[in-house]
Amino acid sequence: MGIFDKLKNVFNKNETPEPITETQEKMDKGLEKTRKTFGQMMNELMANFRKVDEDFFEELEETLITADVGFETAMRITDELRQEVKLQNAKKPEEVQNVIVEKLVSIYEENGLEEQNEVNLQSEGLSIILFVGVNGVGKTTSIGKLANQYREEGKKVLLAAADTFRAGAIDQLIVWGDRAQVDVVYGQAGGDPASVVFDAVKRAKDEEADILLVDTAGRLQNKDHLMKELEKIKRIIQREVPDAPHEVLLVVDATTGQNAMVQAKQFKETTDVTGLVLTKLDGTAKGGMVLAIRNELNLPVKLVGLGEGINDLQPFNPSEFVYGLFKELIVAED
Ligand SMILES: Nc1nc2c(ncn2[C@@H]2O[C@H](COP(=O)(O)OP(=O)(O)OP(=O)(O)O)[C@@H](O)[C@H]2O)c(=O)[nH]1
Repeated sequence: MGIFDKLKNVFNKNETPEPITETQEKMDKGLEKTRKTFGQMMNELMANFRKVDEDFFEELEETLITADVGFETAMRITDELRQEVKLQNAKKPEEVQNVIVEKLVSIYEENGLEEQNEVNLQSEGLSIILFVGVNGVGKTTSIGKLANQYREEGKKVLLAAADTFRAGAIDQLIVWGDRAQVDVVYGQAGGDPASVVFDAVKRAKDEEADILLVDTAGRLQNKDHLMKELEKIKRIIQREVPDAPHEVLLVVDATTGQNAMVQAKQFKETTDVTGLVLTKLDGTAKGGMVLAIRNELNLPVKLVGLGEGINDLQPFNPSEFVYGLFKELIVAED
């Protein structure tokens, strides 16, 4: 069953809705700002038009762009919708509403991205995850939250403070290590990040840790330097664990909207990013950008930050996301 069918079931008055899980509730709450803005824009659009004509489609395209779904995505949705509306012979905006949601949702099911949502952990042996991203996006916080989750699941977790560029970054990771009750391997500020990673991998192997989370410095101003530093870190890791790193997660701040897109594009060119952590989704109305990331960068969002608390990092689940985003837009069918 596709996501849209599942959603339709939830909204169909004749069916008993499935109970909402705790994670769903969090996603739902975290998306409140986006939903309000997006829903309001859509409602205004629907109210302003009596019939579905070219003006309607142009206005819809603009509404989608304003909702940060990205230019290409907005164009594509509108084009596909024109065809679909013709096929279904829908004439009134209310009839088109569900078709719009259906189109938006179908983007998630493309390219098999839905299957890649989970963080890739080894079933046996050490899993190594590299975190990249510019300062201030919530990298350290996300590492701390994730470490806590894995520790609570009974895994042995170790952190590596390989962002040696700023002394503050090391201290901050140590604070999060304390909070999450996991050990942190660190060196001197200004020291060689690769040597911290070397020590951390060695210790993780010696202590038979399950997961090593590596915080790296993200200085996009100097792409060449960044690329070399990350390559060196990877080489060190692969000498000890040949199939690692198992993930390279790029952390971006959702509140920065299109700027986060630009960062994601640049990092994708610089290193083999395998997935995204989208932070501060709770603090923005720009949640629509998840669609832009998926459609335009072809990168799976693996984790989303929905608040500052230690339990506010969640796996990204497309149907929960869509439920949270569009629940007020979906018209229940009798
Ligand atoms: N509301 C909200 N705030 C968040 C979230 N994730 C992180 N933050 C806040 O964002 C701020 C920056 O987070 P940091 O973890 O310090 O950012 P960073 O990328 O590690 O920054 P550097 O250590 O400078 O590289 C902190 O105040 C966090 O509490 C989130 O999902 N929601």
